[in-house]
Amino acid sequence: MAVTAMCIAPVSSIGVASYSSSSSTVLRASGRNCCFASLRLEASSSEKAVSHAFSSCSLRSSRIQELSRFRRYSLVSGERDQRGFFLTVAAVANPVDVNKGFDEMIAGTTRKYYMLGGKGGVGKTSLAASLAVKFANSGHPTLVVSTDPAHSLSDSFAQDLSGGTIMPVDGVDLPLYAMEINPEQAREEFRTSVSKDGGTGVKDFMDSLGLGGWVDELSELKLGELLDTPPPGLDEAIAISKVVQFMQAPEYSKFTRIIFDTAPTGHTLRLLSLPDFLDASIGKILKLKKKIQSAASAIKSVFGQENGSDKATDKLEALKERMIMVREIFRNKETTEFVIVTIPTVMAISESSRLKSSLEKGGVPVKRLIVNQVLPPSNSDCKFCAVKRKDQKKAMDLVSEDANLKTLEIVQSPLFDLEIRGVPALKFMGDLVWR
Ligand SMILES: Nc1ncnc2c1ncn2[C@@H]1O[C@H](COP(=O)(O)OP(=O)(O)OP(=O)(O)O)[C@@H](O)[C@H]1O
Repeated sequence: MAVTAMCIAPVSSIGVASYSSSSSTVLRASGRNCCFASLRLEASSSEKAVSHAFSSCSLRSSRIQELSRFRRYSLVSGERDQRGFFLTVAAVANPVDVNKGFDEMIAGTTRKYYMLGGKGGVGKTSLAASLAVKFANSGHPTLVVSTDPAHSLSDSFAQDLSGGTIMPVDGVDLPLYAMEINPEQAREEFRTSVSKDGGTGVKDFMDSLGLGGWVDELSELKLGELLDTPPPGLDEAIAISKVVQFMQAPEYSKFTRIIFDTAPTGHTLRLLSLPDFLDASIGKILKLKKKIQSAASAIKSVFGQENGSDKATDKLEALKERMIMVREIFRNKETTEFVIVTIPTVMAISESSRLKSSLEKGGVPVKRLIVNQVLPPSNSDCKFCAVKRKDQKKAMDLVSEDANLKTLEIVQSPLFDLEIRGVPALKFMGDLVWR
């Protein structure tokens, strides 16, 4: 078959990184090679043609040896115009080089939870969205949820997901759903429902019974303060507990993979300590309420008064139970994995080390560290790139020396030359990272 091929410039419209022939590059990800290019084919887009075109266009002769390692080609996108086919192709190394980590992630149909967390701006959302696309492509009905108050899931999927409900991801024939929970709104809903049903009325109720002495004790319980000026992390805890509540409903039983795109590290750490804190606070409230109720029933038996509403207590009890469930989910090694996302800088890696240590103390299972935005190797580094690369290497060395991090599986994700937005780009990223 006569195939003429040439590498052409990046195609921003499809949002996938690509290289022109002069800068064609082999990307190394965690010792595994991969590369990708855009090509124009005059003939068919059969795998053979793509393979031939790819090999003839993208690598210099000194790289021919390496080229033989690129056996698996996948078409990231393709479209036809007057001049033929225009393709973006990804190639990865021999299957022997491929990390088997993802096989373990997709194994089984019992529900699994993945929480992606790390410092602000390191790529948590992009990686969470790409993992969701990858799971869905592997046949898992998948839900990706953002509980970060500063959402970017909508931007990542290039679709409005801000409704606070589960929405199918547009334009893909995949079992893939996404949801952005507005944590502040979730807290407000909870707060309103509790006070409407008599939550703040616990105090009024006591006053009405002439039990003002209890008020001082109540003021130490911190619940009012908790809802008025919530500690950072409470919003997210309520948001996650809301998702857990959803997930118990039969119509959501289909989801076998649920991914949480969480807020930056500080929030996550506080979130982990919240179930214990709330358990203690709510436990105290409930204990006090019981005492009041027994006092109230004594009064009632004398004066025949009606007792106050217990709905607020029930809501608190339900929140407490959900919090305990969230804590159990976080700590369950069989069903949950917290994936730390970082970038190759000393600051980010130091923070990841602290995060790993805190997660470990909290009993949260962690297996993988994704180092995102690693500069791909190049034959012709500019001065800036050479310095940057050296700097990144220093940070990577830190990972292998760090007692908290070196036991983790380290996965590198390359820095792309275009923004990763929309499903085709996320698929491309996911195929490179989650292997
Ligand atoms: N490997 C990458 N190559 C190039 N750009 C990237 C890569 N990973 C992420 N980005 C870009 O970096 C920006 C931040 O990414 P993202 O929103 O995924 O980070 P985040 O950790 O979720 O941020 P936040 O903490 O603000 O929620 C986005 O513009 C995203 O497209």
